[in-house]
Amino acid sequence: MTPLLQVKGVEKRYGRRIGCADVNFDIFPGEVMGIVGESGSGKSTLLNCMAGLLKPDAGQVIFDTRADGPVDTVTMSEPVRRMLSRTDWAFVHQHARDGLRMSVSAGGNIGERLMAVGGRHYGSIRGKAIDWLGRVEIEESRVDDRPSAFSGGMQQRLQIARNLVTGPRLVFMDEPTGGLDVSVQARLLDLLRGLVCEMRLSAIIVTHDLAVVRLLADRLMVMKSGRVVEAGLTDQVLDDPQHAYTQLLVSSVLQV
Ligand SMILES: Nc1ncnc2c1ncn2[C@@H]1O[C@H](COP(=O)(O)OP(=O)(O)OP(=O)(O)O)[C@@H](O)[C@H]1O
Repeated sequence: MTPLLQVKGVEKRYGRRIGCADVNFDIFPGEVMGIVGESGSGKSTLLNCMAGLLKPDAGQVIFDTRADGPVDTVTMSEPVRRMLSRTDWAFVHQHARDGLRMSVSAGGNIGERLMAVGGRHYGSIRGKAIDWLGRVEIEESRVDDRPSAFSGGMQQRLQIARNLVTGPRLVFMDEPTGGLDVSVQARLLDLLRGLVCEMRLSAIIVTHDLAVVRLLADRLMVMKSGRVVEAGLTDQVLDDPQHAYTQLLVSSVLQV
């Protein structure tokens, strides 16, 4: 089977400081990869390099496109990459505000994504938007409300609906449950797990929360100082960490 995404020797520097370096891995269709590590370990830099939001200084990020098969997204033209980011990729930001249009209604936020990929019929766009509100557990009666009238958890669920309505093949998530209350996190995680399974989504989830990867990720990469220090099946890495840094991460959670 062809990997959906192949990351080869990706490196990003900020001046002399390493953002991430020497990162190599593949993701197959339907697979969820978690990336964990302490603050500053390079998780967001790597995620942004994969999602085309940052240009790596070295390496390739090869995506298996529907039309032309595997193509390096680092060297592809900007319009082609932008189109991929609308049709095949989704990006769920930690702060829902970064992924939503706050001045547009909830239904409009979802509908906008559909229009960006060619949706034109108002009735069917509104119908799909309402359907997706239901899927992320937001009442239909809120369809014309702006996101600013929503709680943090609702905003995050709306962001997820906006991202998934177009049926992307790969979802990038940056701390999707960060900054939310514990009970809100649990509900969101449950919802995400259901959607990932049901839609057979491939996803890359950056988090510092091991409970998130335990629940969602098939495989796990542990980063430290911009480099991957350990990788493997999530349960294996968490239950039997080999690298001293992973052992520290796991034990620090257990002590809480
Ligand atoms: N725009 C930037 N300019 C300079 N250095 C940066 C920039 N962004 C990140 N870095 C540096 O790159 C390294 C990796 O940062 P990055 O934000 O990718 O880590 P992270 O693991 O995502 O951290 P966090 O969990 O706090 O978001 C750090 O040393 C950071 O200081």
